[in-house]
Amino acid sequence: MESDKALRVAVLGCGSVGSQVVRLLDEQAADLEARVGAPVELVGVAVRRLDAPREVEVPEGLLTTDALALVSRDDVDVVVEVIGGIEPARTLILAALENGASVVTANKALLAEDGPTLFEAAEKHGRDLYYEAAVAGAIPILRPLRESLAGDKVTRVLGIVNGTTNFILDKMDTAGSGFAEALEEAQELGYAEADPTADVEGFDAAAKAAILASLAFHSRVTASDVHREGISEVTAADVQSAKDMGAVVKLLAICELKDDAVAVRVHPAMIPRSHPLASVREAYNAVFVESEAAGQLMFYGPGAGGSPTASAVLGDLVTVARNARAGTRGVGESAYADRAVLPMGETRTRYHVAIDVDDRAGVLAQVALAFAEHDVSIQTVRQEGRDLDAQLVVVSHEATDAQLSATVEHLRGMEIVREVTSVMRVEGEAE
Ligand SMILES: NC(=O)C1=CN([C@@H]2O[C@H](COP(=O)(O)OP(=O)(O)OC[C@H]3O[C@@H](n4cnc5c(N)ncnc54)[C@H](OP(=O)(O)O)[C@@H]3O)[C@@H](O)[C@H]2O)C=CC1
Ligand SMILES: N[C@@H](CC=O)C(=O)O
Repeated sequence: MESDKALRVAVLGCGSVGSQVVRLLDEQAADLEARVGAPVELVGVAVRRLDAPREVEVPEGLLTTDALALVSRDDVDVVVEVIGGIEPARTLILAALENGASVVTANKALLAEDGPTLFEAAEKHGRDLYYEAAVAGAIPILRPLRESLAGDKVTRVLGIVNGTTNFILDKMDTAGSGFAEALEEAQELGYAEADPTADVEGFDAAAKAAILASLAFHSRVTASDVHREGISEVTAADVQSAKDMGAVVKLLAICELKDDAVAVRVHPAMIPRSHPLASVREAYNAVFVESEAAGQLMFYGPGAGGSPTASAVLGDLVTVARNARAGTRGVGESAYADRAVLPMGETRTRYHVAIDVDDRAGVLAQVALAFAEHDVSIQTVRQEGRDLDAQLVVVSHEATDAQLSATVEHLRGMEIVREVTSVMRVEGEAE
């Protein structure tokens, strides 16, 4: 790019995020020009349907349904990909890089499935590939991991990285909303993925966890390496059970470096209300990073929605533009260490188990014995008597996930157990 020439940008997708990128490119044009040192010009916007209603007015003549032709133009400096999904996004990004454009994307699904192919293409063609918006919306978390903490050893990343599920769980906890009603609201607010199953079943959070773990531990972690459980099975009874023990249910992404292996998982967990993650409300996200030298760091902010995500996209766009003007490239991906992925069964967790049992003498001892048989020690137990039966709520100490799930299976087979009504992992110590 010549120093006095405008930076020419093509945007792929004009939905929740793309429409806000287009809006900001127009509204912030003067500021962007000042920061980049040259005008930033929108030259095309690819969509699937020309006649769909838009949240933004796209300048006359810029909308097209031929995304491949747009990225193949020889006057495009940067392609912003906010279509989502694997194809055609992957083909379009690779074509853009091959054609000499740098790329900014928010596409965590693609990065978690096939990131290395994209990074290698960017390297091969000497172009930038930036993706800050792919994890935790507006929160700057990838650049700190890739650059600011590059001289430290990150050992753990723990966070709430999906806005839709946090919004649903928060509404269930604070407003007593039903699951379906809260999901519909999250969709209307532009938080959910095109297919909300990706949010609800934890696929979106798992993709983000894979990206976080790859950067934090300089390893190649893909979505398939992540143990994933969503929130579709979290019931009002689980939320109430958490409340009763002074906790709240959150969908957590947990990435850990254990010796030289990585353990990456996404699942709902009860956390004490005193835990900083418990106060993360609505579609906000928060990510804790623990590293050897720095200690604990926390990143917090809006994790979903068109405008916050567009903020991260524009930040990357300015960086790419500055690099282009300086005739340089940004920091590429690190050399990757070949680390084993620890199976979920070997990961150490804690369980909260609520059990309906016959209300007769000796029940507590029999339940305790079941835990002991699997070498799981009990931290707390609470008993609530009712007419003919009683409920026991047991919180275990840490054990491997395999020991804990074997204990639950054992309980389910016991004669005195009428029903195991709630099983959930517990994260963080109550005060
Ligand atoms: N929404 C959010 O809060 C966040 C989203 N992201 C990521 O940003 C990306 C976009 O998400 P979002 O804006 O919510 O998605 P939307 O579903 O709202 O928008 C997708 C856009 O892509 C267009 N599109 C779909 N298929 C094609 C195609 N084959 N060719 C050209 N255009 C196409 C659609 O066109 P049309 O309008 O004509 O249907 C639409 O404009 C995804 O990767 C998502 O994971 C990241 C962080 C937060
Ligand atoms: N659907 C995602 C959007 C942002 O990544 C979420 O809800 O977090």
